[in-house]
Amino acid sequence: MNPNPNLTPANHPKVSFGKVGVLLVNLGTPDGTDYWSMRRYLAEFLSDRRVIEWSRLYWYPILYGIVLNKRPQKVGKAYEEIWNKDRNESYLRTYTRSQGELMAERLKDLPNVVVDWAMRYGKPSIAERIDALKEKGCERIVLFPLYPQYAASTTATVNDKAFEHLMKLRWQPAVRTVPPYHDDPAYIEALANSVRQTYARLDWEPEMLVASFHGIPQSYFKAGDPYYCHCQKTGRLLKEALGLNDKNFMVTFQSRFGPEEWLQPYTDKTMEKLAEQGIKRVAVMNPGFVSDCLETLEEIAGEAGEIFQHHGGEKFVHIPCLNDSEDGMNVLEKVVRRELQGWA
Ligand SMILES: C=CC1=C(C)c2cc3[nH]c(cc4nc(cc5[nH]c(cc1n2)c(C)c5CCC(=O)O)C(CCC(=O)O)=C4C)c(C)c3C=C
Ligand SMILES: [Fe+2]
Ligand SMILES: [Fe+2]
Repeated sequence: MNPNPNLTPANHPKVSFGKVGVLLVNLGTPDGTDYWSMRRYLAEFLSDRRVIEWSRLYWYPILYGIVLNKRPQKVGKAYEEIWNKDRNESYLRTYTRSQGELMAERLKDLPNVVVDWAMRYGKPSIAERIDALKEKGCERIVLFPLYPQYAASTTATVNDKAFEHLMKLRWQPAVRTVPPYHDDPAYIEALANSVRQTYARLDWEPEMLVASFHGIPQSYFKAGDPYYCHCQKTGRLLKEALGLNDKNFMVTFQSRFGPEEWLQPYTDKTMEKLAEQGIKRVAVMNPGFVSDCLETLEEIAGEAGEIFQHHGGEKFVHIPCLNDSEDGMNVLEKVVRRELQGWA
């Protein structure tokens, strides 16, 4: 029986269908470097329970009473140093957009695939882009959190946010979430190539290569987060691919926040230590970041280099992230094509 006799094939509302969406999602970024843009962004980021796991009763007074009064100014200044002035946005957004556009080009042989990109915090939001994909007829979506190593505070929160939006939809698309690819040979080879390419441009030879990953509190690791192990595996495979050993390669962790102990060794302390041990020439890379951003351009290319030189180091080079390079896109494309199997 037709539940609505007025609904005939001729006047059925237009429905788009038959497409598969690929949604690339990175962390996010403020809209500007001014106090209010920074505050809005940090408030959203630091209210996320996957990022700060402390009781809200304890955390919110600190967040709203201290952190959101002081940090927006301080971090806004840091963002200003690395802002993409041509597009008036951060490089994280510039590279993520470019990765989306290049991915669409690369998947042209799959005419039913639509590629889009979003940010976990700030704009464009995951909800907005899921709606846009649905509008274009995507009944299936490959949701790709752009993190090679899994962490609850990055990968899981992207997935949570997407499913939170799906909870509101009458007609949900089918969703596949992309697993971590920390040990994918294409990823390791692309990282190794990026090291070789940077070294080829230098007129000096680094004595030590430091692979610096974003840290997480040790308590998250003890609670079962595999992030530390994923970082260590990426590090080991990269060390082997480059023919290095424990005397000229190491894994460190950066960007600690708050009073807790984070994963160690810390990158900034390591810079001091290496210089004090008499190491004069160091290269640092950030294998866990798919795109250069505040944490790589300011904290590593800027600050870590200064710390090293301040303590007696002589030569320092930051190896760029894979960004939207040919090699970087090869990695993302390989992962996406694998996850599209049976769908596209
Ligand atoms: C407890 C706080 C934080 C955890 C845990 C955390 C994990 C984590 N973050 C990234 C990647 C990025 N973080 C970035 C910025 C950033 N991270 C935190 C805090 C935690 N991150 C803060 C407060 C900030 C903002 C800047 C600041 O106030 O210091 C960025 C850069 C974004 C940009 O626009 O450039 C990235 C990328 C990972 C991979 C990770 C856990 C594995
Ligand atoms: Fe972070
Ligand atoms: Fe930082």
